[in-house]
Amino acid sequence: MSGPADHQQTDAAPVIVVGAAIVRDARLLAQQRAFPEQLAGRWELPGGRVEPGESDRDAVVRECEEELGVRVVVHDQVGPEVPLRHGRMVLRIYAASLTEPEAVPVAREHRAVRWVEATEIPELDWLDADLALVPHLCDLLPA
Ligand SMILES: Nc1nc2c([nH]c(=O)n2[C@H]2C[C@H](O)[C@@H](COP(=O)(O)OP(=O)(O)OP(=O)(O)O)O2)c(=O)[nH]1
Repeated sequence: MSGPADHQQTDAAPVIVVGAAIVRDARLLAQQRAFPEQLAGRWELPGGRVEPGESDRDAVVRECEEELGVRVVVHDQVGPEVPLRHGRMVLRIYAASLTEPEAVPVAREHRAVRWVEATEIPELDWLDADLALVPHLCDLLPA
């Protein structure tokens, strides 16, 4: 059986949010949210919701173009998938690199972007869900 209900969100099909762990020169790109008000000032990885019919990797590429104005190559998933909003959404992070290594990511929708070293990653005020991923993000970079 198929029908319009197939496209609606159900408990069995959480919305997928993807994030990009972009690494260059032993640094990770983090970005600081500008909105909504309760999240403004906190740090996250570039990304967003996977659209219907879109692969995780295609969503990572699209979001990096929209948010940062750069093209990325997407690599392996980093760390575990993290539940958001009581399991109605899940966050998956993928390692990524810039297609053009000298490209300059620009904060189009965020307050700031910043390249951080391994020792700085735990010091940022990450979104709650990202805290579980911090050790895995550190592992991407040389100590
Ligand atoms: N992009 C991103 N979103 C994250 C991270 N950690 C985390 O909890 N989230 C949450 C915040 C939001 O509830 C949701 C994605 O929001 P978003 O605003 O980035 O995604 P989007 O552009 O597709 O959203 P929208 O405009 O359709 O509302 O995932 C992260 O590291 N990166």
